[in-house]
Parts: sequence; structure tokens; C-alpha cells
Amino acid sequence: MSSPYTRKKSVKLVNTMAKVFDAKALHIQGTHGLQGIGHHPTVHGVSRVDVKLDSLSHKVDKMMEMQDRVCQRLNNIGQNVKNLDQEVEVLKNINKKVLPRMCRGEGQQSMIQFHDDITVRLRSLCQESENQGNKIEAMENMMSNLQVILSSLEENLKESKIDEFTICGHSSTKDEKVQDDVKKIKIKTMSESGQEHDMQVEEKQEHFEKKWNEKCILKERTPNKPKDDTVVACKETETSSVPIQNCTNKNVGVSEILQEEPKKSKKRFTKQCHQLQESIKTTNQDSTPDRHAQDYGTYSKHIDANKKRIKDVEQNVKKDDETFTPSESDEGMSDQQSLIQPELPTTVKTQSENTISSAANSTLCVPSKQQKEVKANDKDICTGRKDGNHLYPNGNFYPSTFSHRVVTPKMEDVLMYYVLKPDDILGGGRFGQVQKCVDKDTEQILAAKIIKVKEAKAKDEVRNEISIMNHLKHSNLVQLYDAFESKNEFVLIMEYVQGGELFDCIVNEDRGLTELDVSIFVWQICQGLQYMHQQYILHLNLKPENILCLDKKGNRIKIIDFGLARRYKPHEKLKVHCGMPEFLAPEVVNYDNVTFSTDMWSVGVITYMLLSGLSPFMGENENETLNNIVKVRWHFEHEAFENIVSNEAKNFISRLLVEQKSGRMSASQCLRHEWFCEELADQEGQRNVHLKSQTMLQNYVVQHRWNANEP
Ligand SMILES: Nc1ncnc2c1ncn2[C@@H]1O[C@H](COP(=O)(O)OP(=O)(O)OP(=O)(O)O)[C@@H](O)[C@H]1O
Repeated sequence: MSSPYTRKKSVKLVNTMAKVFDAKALHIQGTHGLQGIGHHPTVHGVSRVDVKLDSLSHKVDKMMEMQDRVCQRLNNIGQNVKNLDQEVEVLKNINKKVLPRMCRGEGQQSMIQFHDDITVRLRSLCQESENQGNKIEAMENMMSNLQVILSSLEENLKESKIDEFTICGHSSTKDEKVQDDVKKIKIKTMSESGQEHDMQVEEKQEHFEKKWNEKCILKERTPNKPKDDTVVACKETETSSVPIQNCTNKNVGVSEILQEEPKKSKKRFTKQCHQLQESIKTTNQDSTPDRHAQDYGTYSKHIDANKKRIKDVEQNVKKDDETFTPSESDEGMSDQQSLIQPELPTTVKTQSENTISSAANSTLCVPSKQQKEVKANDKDICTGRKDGNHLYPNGNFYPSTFSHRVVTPKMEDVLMYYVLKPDDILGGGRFGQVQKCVDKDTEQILAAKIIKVKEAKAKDEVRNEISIMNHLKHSNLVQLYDAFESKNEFVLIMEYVQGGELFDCIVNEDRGLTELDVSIFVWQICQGLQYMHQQYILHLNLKPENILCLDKKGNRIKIIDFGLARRYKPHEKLKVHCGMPEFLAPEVVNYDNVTFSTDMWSVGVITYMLLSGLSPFMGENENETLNNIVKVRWHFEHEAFENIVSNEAKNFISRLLVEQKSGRMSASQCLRHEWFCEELADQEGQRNVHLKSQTMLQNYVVQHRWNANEP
């Protein structure tokens, strides 16, 4: 029986918690009523946070729209530059045709005609030039606004802990929710007065809003960040092993302009416009043919210089866009991830608790010394072999065949720019086909994903895929090169990944598959996902077909297919039309909210399959498979795992195939898992033993192909 003292205390505690979540609740109910307090106020608290989150996600949507508008404007500017080009061509032709005739003295009349003609054209060009200047100015303003909003949002998301509150809250039971949330908002639960807790929440909100406002004011006064751009520009142009710090001196020209603040480059642009105007005035005053020829030369130069400026500003805008990430550093991400995904529970709910507990002794490990060094030198190539290179390199360690592009679909015929190869089909999906293609200009081999769409909704989905890919610049994520839109079809031109699907690669008998190989594949998947999640983007369709190998024998992979990917929205549910449910997370099957950990579930399934060749939830039929998933019914198949697969690997899987979303490791936590410790990998010969999974996977691949081809 509880004493009057503890009863009084618990009444106080509950009242206190209730106040935290709904300041008004107790005023309405009176401070002594215990009844109903456990649930009602929490619901209010959650909905207040929901409102905040909704408003944040609304802001993110607005920013995305703004970004699309900027892309659109860039496109227009590109188009205008083309027009300028055409004008210059016309002038050149006039020059070629008329000047010789004038020199031959074919009449005063044609000379006057020529003069008038050229004056009109020069005027219109000058006007055009000025328009471009204004457009660039508007665009710059837009970009800096965007930057302000993004940075504020990023900071506030990081600092506000609202994410933590919501995600943790949604994943536990109501009572646990109250306790967790009380802890997370850092309330002193033993305080004497509920007033204090109430104040803390209010203060947090105020702090949130104040910070937001401060940031906006501060950013308005602060010029764009040139120093980061410099580093990006250097990294991209760098091909030798010149240290990044020296880069600034070596890259004059484009990188010099990139270092320039957009305001300065705009000033220079406006100056050019004035010079143009001046040159027009002089042209009007002096109209001799020689003078015209001279002015024409100067004028052409001006136009060229202006075009260059436009290109540079365009690049600047792109760079700005690329550098917008909610969290760039690994450390930053850990914090962020820990907000979203709290530390793991001590027990994992699966059928094979015994097996798991033997592996569960493993812990998340601090990156090895070697791994830390990798951070400082992210140019290492992942070979997967210990020949002086790192097994698990961080970041963008090998370049794509082209640098990142921001693509807006062209309303032109794809065949104007590319030669498609219908005989060279790389794969097929729900909506169409992927075939090889060649860029007519550069002769680069690429992959064309042809998507047949008729309905507006389906078109929006493809546009979403393009927009998502525009945000992804990582060597483990396939890059978008170009896009075309027509009435019933989209064509996405992408980087060509020539090794084929991961499972096809590893069943190749020429190569042996070891646990070490698997860990290197999984490491890269986690790297790609960590990057995506840092951008608040979920993949949501991670499966073996969507992981491609760069070449048949190496260990380098890329994630493809961002057709279902989307920006994280706290309450978004996902309906999946999919014939292959084995990789779906329980929340997708249940049509529940999806989140970052939805992708992490898929990592667990893929890892399980790579190590054993078995599909952990596969049932006799689709219903059984779905049932196994929602009940999280799986175990380590004795024959495939016992004495073959390390405890660290098993622990890794156990920490992902967890029913509760908040119980799964985040991508960052995965990357810190002991399984990826190089020292351990060195010590354990076990990791170099050939896995049985290779033969099992052969069966899986054959079966899967068979099913896919069935009508
Ligand atoms: N960039 C690429 N390079 C080489 N092959 C590719 C590339 N992109 C896709 N493929 C091949 O085409 C297949 C289908 O591509 P993708 O998954 O993007 O299409 P989808 O229509 O979205 O498919 P799904 O129905 O799985 O969603 C892939 O499994 C892969 O084999």
C-alpha cells in the first residue's frame, strides 16, 4: 500500500507532467484530479508539437517550391543567353555580308541601312543584358532568402528537440510516452511546483522563436558564405593530390569568381552593362564602318563576358544549393540522429531471443583510429582489400563520371541530345525501362530511365524523383544527368552503373563472398543513407535490385531508384504498390507513419540476406510473408549463421530488425557499430571465410527472376 506521502508526491508528479503538456488542462480540471490526467494532457502536448512540426514541414515545402522557381529562372536565363548568342550570330553575318560591299563602295544607302540596323540591334542587346542583370539580382535575393530560411530551420530543428519528442512519443505506449517525454524535455521530476515545468516548456518555445528571428535578422545582414564555396570549388576541380588549402591559389578563373560574393559579381555585371551602354552612345556619335567594326568586336567581348558572368552566377547558385544540408558533419549528424532515434532498448523483440542475446553483448563501437584518419582523407578508393587502403572509407571517396547537376526537365525530344540503345536494356521497373544511351555531345555512356506516365499525379511523382535527385550528391547514390518531359513520357538520364544488380554480381562464381565483403557493401549502403537522412530524405524502396555494383568484381556500390523517396514529413504514411513485400518494414505493411528507421529496417533485411542467402520473412505466400513482417517473426537460421557469421554481424542485424521504429539503429549508429571496426575485422579470420550465402542467393535470384517474369 502506498503511504499518504508517496500518494501526494505522485499526484504532484502527474499534475506536473500534465502541466508540461497542456498548461491549461489543470486550470480546467482543478489541480487535484488524478483522473484522466495520464492521457488527456499528453494528447494536447503532442498536438502542440504536431502543430509546430506541421508548420516546419510547411516551411520546408515552401522552400522546395522556391528552389524549383530558382531552377526555372536559371533555365530562362539560359534560354536568354541562347537568344543573345543568336543575336550575335546575326550581327556576325551582317558584318560578313555588308562590310565587304561597303568597302567596295556599293552605295551610301546600304551604309546608312547598316548603321541603323546595327544600332537597333545593339540597343536591344543592351536592354537584354540589363534584363539579365535584374534577373540575376532577383535570383540572388531569392537564394539568400532561401539560405536564411534553411539555416534557421536547420538550427531550430537541431536545437528544438521536437523531433525527438514526437518520434519517441509515437513509438512507445502512452504511459511510456509520458515518462520518456518528460525526461526528454529535461524536466526535474521531483520539483516542488508544477509552475516551473510549465515555464520551461514556454521558455523553450520562446527560445525557439527568438532564435528563429535572430537568425533571420543576422542572415539578412550577413553576406553569402564564400569560404565554403571555395572549398567545394577546389574539391571539384582538384585532380592531383594538391592539398585543399593550396587550392585557392591554383584555381584562378572560375574558382576565383566563385570565391567572389554574389553581390560583387552582380556589381561587376552591372558595370559591364554600363560599359555596353557607353559603347552604344559612342556608336551613335560615330558611324563610320571602321568604327562599327571596332565597336562590334568590343561589343562581342562584352556579351561573352556577360555570358560568362551568368554562367558563374548560375554555378554559384548551384553550389549554394548543394551546400544546403541540415547537418554536414558526421558529429552533427550523430546529434541529429540521436534526436530522432534514441538509444536502443536493452531487449530486442524477436522470436530468437536466445540467439540474439548471445550476439547482443556487442556494443556500438567508437570508430577505430584508422576510421578517424579516413575522415581526414576522404579521397581513398574503396578496394575492399587490405592493401594499404581503408576498408570502410568515409564520405565521397570516388567521383562520379560527372559532377553534380541540378536538372530541370527539358520539353524537347531526348533524341536531339542522346542516342538511346533499345537493344541494350539495363533493367525494367513498374513504369518503364532503363536502357543504355550515349550523350551526342560528349559520347559519354549513360542510363536512360524511360517512364510512361499519363496521369497528372504520376507526373508529379516523377518530378518529385527528379527534385530529390537534384538534392543528392554522394558517391553511393546514383547521379542525375539530364531529364526530358513529353506528353506521356519522362526520360531521366542518369549515371550508368555498369556492374549490374548487387545480387547478380555476388552470385558470380568467379568471386568468393566473405563476411568482410558483405560488411563493405553494407557500410556503403549506410553511408548513402546517412547522407540522404541528413538531407531529411527517405529512400523507402531499398531492396537488392536497387543496389548496383560499379563493376563486376569490385566492392563499390551505388543506391538507385528514388521513385518513392521523399522529404521526411512527421506524419506521412506510405502506401506501397509492390509485388515483393519481403523488404517492407512493418510500418509500411501496416500503413503507419514512415520515418528514417523505415530505411534502416530494409538495411537489416538486406544484410541478413547477403550473409545467409535467405530472406528472413519469406513465407509460403505473400500473405504469410506480410504476416511474418508485422509480427516481426524472424530468427537466425542455424545452418546459415552458426559458426559462420560473426556475433557482431548478428548483433548488427538484431538492432535493425526491431518492431519499434525508435529501437532501430540510425544510419550514423550503424556506421559506428562494432561490425565495422577494422581492428576486429583484422583479428577475426572468420570474416574472410567464404559464405554459404552465395549458393543460396543463386537460388533466390533465379526464383525472383521467375516470379518477376510471371504475368
Ligand atoms: N543508372 C543505372 N545504371 C545501370 N542500370 C540501371 C540504372 N538504373 C536502373 N538500372 C537498372 O534498371 C532497373 C530498374 O530501375 P529502377 O529501379 O530505377 O526502375 P523502377 O521503374 O523505379 O523500378 P521499381 O519498379 O523497382 O521501382 C534496376 O533494377 C537496374 O537493374
